[in-house]
Amino acid sequence: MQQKSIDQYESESFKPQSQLQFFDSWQRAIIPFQPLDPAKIGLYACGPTVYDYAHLGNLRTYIFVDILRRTLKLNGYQIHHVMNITDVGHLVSDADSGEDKMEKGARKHNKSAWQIAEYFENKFLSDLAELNIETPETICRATEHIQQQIEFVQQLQDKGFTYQTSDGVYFDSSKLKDYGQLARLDIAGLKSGVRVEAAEKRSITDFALWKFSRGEQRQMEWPSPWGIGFPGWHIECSAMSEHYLGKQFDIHAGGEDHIPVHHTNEIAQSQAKNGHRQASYWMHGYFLQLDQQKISKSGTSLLLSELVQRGFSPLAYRYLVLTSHYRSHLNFSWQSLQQASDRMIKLKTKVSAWPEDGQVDRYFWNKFTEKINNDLAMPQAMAVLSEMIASEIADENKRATLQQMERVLGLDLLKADQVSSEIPLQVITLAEQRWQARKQKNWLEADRLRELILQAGYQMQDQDKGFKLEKTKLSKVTVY
Ligand SMILES: Nc1ncnc2c1ncn2[C@@H]1O[C@H](COP(=O)(O)OP(=O)(O)OP(=O)(O)O)[C@@H](O)[C@H]1O
Ligand SMILES: [Zn+2]
Repeated sequence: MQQKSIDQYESESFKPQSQLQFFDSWQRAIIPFQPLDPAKIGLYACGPTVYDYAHLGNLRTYIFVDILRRTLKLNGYQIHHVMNITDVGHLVSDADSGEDKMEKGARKHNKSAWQIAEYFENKFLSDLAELNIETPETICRATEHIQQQIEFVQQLQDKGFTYQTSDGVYFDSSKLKDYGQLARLDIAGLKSGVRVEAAEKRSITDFALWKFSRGEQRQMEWPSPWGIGFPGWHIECSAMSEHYLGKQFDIHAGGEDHIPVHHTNEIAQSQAKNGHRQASYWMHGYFLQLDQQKISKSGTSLLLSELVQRGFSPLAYRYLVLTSHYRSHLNFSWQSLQQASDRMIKLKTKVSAWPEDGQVDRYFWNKFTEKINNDLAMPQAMAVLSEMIASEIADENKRATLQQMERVLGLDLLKADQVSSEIPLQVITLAEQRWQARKQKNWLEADRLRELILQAGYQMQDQDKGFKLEKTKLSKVTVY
């Protein structure tokens, strides 16, 4: 018989008592999690399109997937988590028109599509590492699975689900009885009044499986049975999830914008080819917003590196995200980030004084895992954490309990490192104002603000795309 490791004993003795349950976007209800094979959970989460830096919104979705992954592990499951990298085929418009985002990004950055794919993928992976997001077991690039995608399209063609135009091979959505069920799409409503001219599509809900290069000079293109071109965006996820996880696996996750188009089309492809949806559960993280608008690469963007430049630890952002439920919108503000950062620093300072060798407090542990197992209710789980900290239990037991909670939180609360952000919000606001004044070439105002920042004990260093704030020796003065 195989010996169990200490880690296995440890995990088993802290397995949550409560039933794990999730909100499934297909059924639109919270339902108990029943794995296909308890020995190995298949989890597929759509990865980034690597044509630019990932913004805080994108990263919120990956923090949600990380909490999901850690919760599954906490419940004793082994997982195979697959994340794709979209490095070709995602067009600017989800309606199959416009340029390929990669080719557009290449022009913007004056590099080849292959170079920017590599560059932004690496940047993305380092953002994940800074946020303590665990690395999926498999990370797969669309450009390295062209053959699987071609074979998938071929099978769809053999089953009669495709048609060809001068522009590419399209999926015929009218052939599938419940097309659009995930999003509860009103197909008749969508069709009325819409002209589908650009791609000679027969219907607004049809979508590209393979696009032709059509004499254009493309950097990324491959031969196929239909002609030289490149795959449509949705086919990569159906093909790669099947390649790595099989025709049926447990959970498919992504951001809420994937419900009406990307996941709807992924489901259509797999259902047409295999006769069933590929995943049992469909989970979606809601948007991070700025001034009630979706943060997006093409519109208002905000990067992790900009937070770091302003003196915040990336984990302060993780903390902020954990104070919201993944199924509600989170509106970003510097003030809420500052509050999250202050709370985290306070907590870390407290924890650093607590002795080791305590016992996990079962009352708080059970309460915490009950919240997490109830559709990843992180705000309530964080409230249990605060309750535990404020409780009368011995400090060493608080430490031991927190250590267990950290398996899901991933906030490094027990790490005795320097948390970089103690910059007061007033100073950040002054710096923002000075940056704006400088952009408007209002030098007098910019100098006045610089002086105030200096008086507050900080100095501002201007950089290409933003600024850096550093403490000076005069750091005792406060700003009002
Ligand atoms: N504002 C947001 N908040 C949370 N998740 C988001 C947000 N914007 C995109 N996502 C999610 O981020 C993940 C990566 O998306 P991807 O890299 O394809 O973004 P994108 O569509 O190119 O970004 P954008 O829409 O900002 O141009 C997806 O799961 C997507 O749903
Ligand atoms: Zn996908």
